[in-house]
Amino acid sequence: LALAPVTAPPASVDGFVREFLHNLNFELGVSLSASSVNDRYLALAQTVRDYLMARWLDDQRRLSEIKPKTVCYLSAEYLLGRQLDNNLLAARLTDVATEALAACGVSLEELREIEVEPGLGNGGLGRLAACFIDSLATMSVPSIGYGIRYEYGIFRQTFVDGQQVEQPDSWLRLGSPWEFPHPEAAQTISFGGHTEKYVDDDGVERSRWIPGWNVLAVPYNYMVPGYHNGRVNTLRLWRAVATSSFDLRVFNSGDYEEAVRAQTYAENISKVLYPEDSTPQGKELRLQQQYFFVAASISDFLENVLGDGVELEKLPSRVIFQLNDTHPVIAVPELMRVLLDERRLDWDDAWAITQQCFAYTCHTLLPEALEVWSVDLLGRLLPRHLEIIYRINEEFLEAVRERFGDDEMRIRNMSIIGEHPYRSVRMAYLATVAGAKVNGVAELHSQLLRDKVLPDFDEFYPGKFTNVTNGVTPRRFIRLANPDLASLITEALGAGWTIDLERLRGLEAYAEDPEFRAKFAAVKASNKRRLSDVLHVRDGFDVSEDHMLDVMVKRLHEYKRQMLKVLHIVTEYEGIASGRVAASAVQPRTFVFGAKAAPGYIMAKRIIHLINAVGKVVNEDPRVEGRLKVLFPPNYNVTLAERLIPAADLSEQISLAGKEASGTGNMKFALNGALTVGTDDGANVEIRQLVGDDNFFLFGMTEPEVEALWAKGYRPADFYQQDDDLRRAIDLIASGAFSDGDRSVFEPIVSNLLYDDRFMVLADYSSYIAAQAQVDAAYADQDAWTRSAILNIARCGFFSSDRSMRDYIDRIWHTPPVL
Ligand SMILES: CCc1ccc([C@H](C)CC(=O)N[C@@H]2O[C@H](CO)[C@@H](O)[C@H](O)[C@H]2O)cc1
Repeated sequence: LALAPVTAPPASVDGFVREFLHNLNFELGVSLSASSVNDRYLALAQTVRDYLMARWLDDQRRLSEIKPKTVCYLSAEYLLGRQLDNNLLAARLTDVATEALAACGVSLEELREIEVEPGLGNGGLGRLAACFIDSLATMSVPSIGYGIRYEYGIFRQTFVDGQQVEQPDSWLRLGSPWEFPHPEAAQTISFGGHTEKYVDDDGVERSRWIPGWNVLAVPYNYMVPGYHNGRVNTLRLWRAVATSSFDLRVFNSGDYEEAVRAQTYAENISKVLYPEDSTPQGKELRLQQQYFFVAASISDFLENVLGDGVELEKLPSRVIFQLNDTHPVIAVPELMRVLLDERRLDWDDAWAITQQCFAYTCHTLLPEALEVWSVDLLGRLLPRHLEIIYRINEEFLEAVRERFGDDEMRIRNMSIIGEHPYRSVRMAYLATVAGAKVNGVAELHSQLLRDKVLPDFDEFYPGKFTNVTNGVTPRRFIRLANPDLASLITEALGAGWTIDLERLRGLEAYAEDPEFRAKFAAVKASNKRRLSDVLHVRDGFDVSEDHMLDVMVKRLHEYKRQMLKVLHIVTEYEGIASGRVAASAVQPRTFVFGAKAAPGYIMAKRIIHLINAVGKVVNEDPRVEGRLKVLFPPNYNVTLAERLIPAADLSEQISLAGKEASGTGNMKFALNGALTVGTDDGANVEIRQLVGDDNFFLFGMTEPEVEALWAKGYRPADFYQQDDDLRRAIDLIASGAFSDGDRSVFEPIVSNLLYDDRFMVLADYSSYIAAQAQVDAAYADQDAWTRSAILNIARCGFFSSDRSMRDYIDRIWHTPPVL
């Protein structure tokens, strides 16, 4: 029976109506009149899926025939954001869907708002992975994103008396229409047990793993549609399911809990995302999660993509496993285990293959963020892998000795096995030894990796270290988040910029055109009104159109220095409250914060409390006459970012130089016409180089100056003594002015600033305040500000994640698009 190829339903309004009603009636089993909003949303999602399905199946068929080299992106996090709009855009269905639904008396807007975003990530690293897979699909690069289908994503943040309270993120509660479970492709993942030596039938002495327990990894496929190229790549997220769901014998013995204990224990593996984004807790469950998804992914690729009959020596020509930070690095000894123990290769062949199949991206500069696993825990959970890591390290140190002689200090510094404070495996070192390439995520970051974080390795492996500056997808963060700006750009430049962002350069000429400037200013103003409508419904906040919108949205971390922003606000407020500054002389500003703190990060949670406390006093103080406003909408996520960023005038990128690996919010703001006040840190450096000093408010120490001050001995209290504004601001916080006179509430923050201040907030204060005065002056000339905003957009095409993918392909992957 020659089966007709799968074809998409007719992309007409009638065709869409028919498909939608079919799904509502036959898939969801409700009539339109009886349907709930969620029913209609699920039916809509299924309908959009149907239009993308044909190309997805066709791609899978074509790729399985062509067998191209494939990028396997291994990431413990994917911060995907809402899917509906992006899939409608990719399938060119937005207008048809709007009309078809209207014909059914349904508003697309209403359904859009009910979608719960999959919060399967913490922040920058997770969102970057989502931007990257979007670009790979849009550029027709064969690739699979592998990760974990957490049942609970990043916690939902609420504020109680200004303090963060975490709520579980039950994102699957109302159904998850964009996923396709494939229990038939489940992989069995083993843990625990022991290893034993044996002699195989060729008389070769080998080691084998006798696991203690195992769990099933069930894959859920998600569509990753390319933009207007008819392509759909796959994101494969693994869910943990107990091999034996239920021990009837134990149950019949009446020990009901025991009967299901194995099940719950096993299924805990993919239960929840770890909400830390800098300090690993070293929890066993975290390591179980990491091994679980990488082992499932490697077996899945070898079995279902590579297939049988391929010489393993050819593996490097068929796949590159990109390690998204250290979280998936256990994949290295896992591939070795498969090649040695299952495919019976000898060590040298297995290692030669493995070294060509991996590449490692580092996303941090904070020493405490580099993961280490104790050999006790690793040996207990993954005894065979520890054996293999020891052997890798042995051979590596042998090579180091050959090169540098018996330099014990260097040997100890470079060993994958660290001795202090306890014997542990340094995952970043393992990734560097095994990876064909190691890259940082911005020029400055990659340089610091080579000079400061891994200098011995840079010396030992010439040419291994490279850089790929981060990027963001223009589909979600311009086309979808800022449709008015998108149509203004298309009107001026044509539509090609959405997949060729460097074309934005063409806007430079328009920056000189008063008419275009007026149109741009109108877009910014309407985005502010739209944001105000959203925040009014969401949190009861209103945004005043005549206020400069000064936005700082990112995870709460001391190195990102939300405290510097707080000191600026308190300085402005103190000036008015003390009567030294007339409120009327102050440039009206609304300060918007968005930030989640890792639940165990006490100082970060205190800073959130302080921001809300300062906001309450400033917003309610009549002397301020509404010139200053502080808004802190809770639960900052991708969806809120899409509303906030297009409305922003000023982007706060104020981390201490040498601490932010790159930043990606900085790119999104610049591409939406916000000006940046920032330090020379991460990708800020490259943004400033491209937009020009006149269009960037630079302040603060450079990384070498930070190092020099640290080396000289940093005494924050000196800055407090010498700077009146700073002293008055800190004294006001210390006085209890923002805590009903109770000095104890924020005392820990004040004393930390005065006697510790690891991220030199006080040292950069005066330079920051000076920069903010420049911002006020610049904003007074709206036309010049608008010109500068347009130049920021025009000169930031480089920060497309498509360009990042081209760099990865040229420098690391060598996986050309398959058109
Ligand atoms: C184990 C705990 C943990 C979890 C996540 C992380 C991530 C690496 C933290 C992160 O998201 N880093 C951010 O990555 C972005 C994408 O490259 C960069 O733009 C940010 O500068 C960097 O902080 C470190 C440690």
